[in-house]
Amino acid sequence: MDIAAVNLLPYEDFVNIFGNVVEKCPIIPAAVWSRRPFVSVKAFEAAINEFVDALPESGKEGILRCHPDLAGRDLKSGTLTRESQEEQAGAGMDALSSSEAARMARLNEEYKKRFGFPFVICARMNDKAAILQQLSARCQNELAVERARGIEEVKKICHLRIHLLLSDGTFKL
Ligand SMILES: NC(=O)N[C@H]1NC(=O)NC1=O
Repeated sequence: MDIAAVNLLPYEDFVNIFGNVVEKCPIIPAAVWSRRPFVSVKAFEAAINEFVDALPESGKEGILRCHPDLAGRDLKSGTLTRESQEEQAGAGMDALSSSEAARMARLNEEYKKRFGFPFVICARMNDKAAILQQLSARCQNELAVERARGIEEVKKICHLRIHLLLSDGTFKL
């Protein structure tokens, strides 16, 4: 599917297809639908990023709170979204040793207690070692730095999800 086909989608289809490009936040594609026509995929992504950037800090934290923990409860119970399941498995989150799993769980809890939202990182751009290293290092940041950092990661995840949706032929029109 190319951007011309995207621009022709009625909003119901648009939200069905792109509803999870930002994890569990279908309101974002639902809102940017009214910004069509997009001149390019890049412009589509820019519209999403502008919507996110215009949110108050509480809204940005809300987006972060819609993300499941890495190697957390949802992964164990099989209740991750399809996208998140693939991303987490790709980074080896479903195959941690027991000591790695314990470290991840401890650091995730420490992070959430400090900031009030979960640690978010683009799993497709990192491996297990890098994720653990980042989680440990980012626990030391200030709240405002970490909120911005988490949102930058959300944008990377969104970028890859959009490109996957447009390239994998699932939504040929
Ligand atoms: N917490 C967190 O980073 N979650 C995620 N990251 C990612 O790439 N997919 C996710 O579900």
